[in-house]
Amino acid sequence: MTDVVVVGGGVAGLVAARDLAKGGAHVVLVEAGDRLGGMLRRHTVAGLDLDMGAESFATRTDAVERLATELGLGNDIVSPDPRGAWLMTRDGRTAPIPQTGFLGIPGSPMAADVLAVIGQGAAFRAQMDSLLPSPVGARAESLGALVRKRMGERVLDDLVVPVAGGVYSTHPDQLDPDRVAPGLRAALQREGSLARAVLALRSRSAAGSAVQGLRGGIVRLVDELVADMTTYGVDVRLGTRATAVERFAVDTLAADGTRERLPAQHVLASTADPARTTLPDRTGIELVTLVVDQPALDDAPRGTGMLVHPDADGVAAKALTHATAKWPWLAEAAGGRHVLRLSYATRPHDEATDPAGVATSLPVEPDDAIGTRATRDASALLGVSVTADRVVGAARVRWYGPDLTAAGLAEGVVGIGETASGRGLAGIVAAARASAGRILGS
Ligand SMILES: Cc1cc2nc3c(=O)[nH]c(=O)nc-3n(C[C@H](O)[C@H](O)[C@H](O)COP(=O)(O)OP(=O)(O)OC[C@H]3O[C@@H](n4cnc5c(N)ncnc54)[C@H](O)[C@@H]3O)c2cc1C
Repeated sequence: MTDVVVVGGGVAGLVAARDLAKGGAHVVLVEAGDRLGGMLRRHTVAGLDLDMGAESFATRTDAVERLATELGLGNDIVSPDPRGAWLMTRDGRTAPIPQTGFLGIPGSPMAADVLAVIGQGAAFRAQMDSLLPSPVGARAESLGALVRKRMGERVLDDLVVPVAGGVYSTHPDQLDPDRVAPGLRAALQREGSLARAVLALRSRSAAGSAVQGLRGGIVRLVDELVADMTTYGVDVRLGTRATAVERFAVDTLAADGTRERLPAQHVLASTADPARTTLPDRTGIELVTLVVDQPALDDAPRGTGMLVHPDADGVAAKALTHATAKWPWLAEAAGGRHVLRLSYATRPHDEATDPAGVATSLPVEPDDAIGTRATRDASALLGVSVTADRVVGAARVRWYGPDLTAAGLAEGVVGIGETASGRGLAGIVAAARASAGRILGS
């Protein structure tokens, strides 16, 4: 009998399968698609190899750094340009994101960079947080409610909506604080104010930048994980969909129609229960990449990019990453051209969330509807004219947003990956490795 069946060949499944096989387990990994990596994938735009999805990892845990080092990528871990990103408020004002914040919540509400965004009156309201008893907001059901109660509406709308919304593609009123900011509630109780809780969380995370990347792209993790899985003998089944996931067995359906039942001592799944009948309430993201020849961008006018209030006037994009300003290795590879990544929220049940079109890189013409919207937004966000004739290559990719509904896996099935640990590599890698470690130790 197989020791472990792992369902899903995204980063979570790859990390778990590799650790388990390296530890001596006989592992079968089933992946519905025809390739491994899930949301970590590369595409080529104007001759440049670029990450198609995730392009960095958070350093609030050292999980990804340790993994990358074990995979031989330690010397290629890079920090982003220290200039940081900017934000655009609902009324179209732009300013650097305050330095001592966490998900936009200011650690120092009266700091000059906070005042520059919310103004003095709102900063005084935010400062009241230090006078409120610590139970105020401590039981709030959402990150939005927590911030609103402690610091007021303006901090929420001007800072947390663009920043947390940019990361999680949803309004902070929909975000569970324990999921997106683990430890924040406990720190609020301990420290007696939200601002001090933010500063405490920040001081606990690794020194330096909040995110890091890999020279050559985050997708290199996948290359190395796949190589290791071959070395350690993982039985990888591509084009094989799990149709039922149980505690001691997985039913599969291969692309050629073959059905098989795979019994196992342990089952790990980085997916929701495939038997779930209701569609998850899921947002979508469309990422448009522009490679442009515009020397006025050499000075990185908005640092490493912009996070945008979803209702900002005249701009449809919710975030823009000036990737060549953020990553020096990419600037070198781009030879003077600039790479801009714009992300757009799409609605559930749009064609944007049609499974057939998800995770596929499609070409964009600079003067078609999508190209025109992207160049117009890039110009508005960067304050520099980015016209169609400056675009040397463009592509778009659609992705699902996080599945915020419970994974609903059968009892005894070990949930890993985004559905179990939330969006983002730092949490996913740490949790998947911990699950694999528990199985090996059992
Ligand atoms: C545009 C974008 C940008 C992002 N940027 C960042 C970033 O900069 N930093 C960061 O930390 N995170 C980022 N993320 C989030 C991060 O990429 C994901 O949280 C992470 O890659 C999810 O990994 P996973 O293994 O849990 O899931 P996935 O990558 O979704 O993998 C799940 C796999 O399971 C397979 N599967 C599904 N159902 C079945 C089934 N029934 N049977 C078999 N296989 C199945 C799928 O085909 C897929 O390959 C970004 C995400 C997106 C979309």
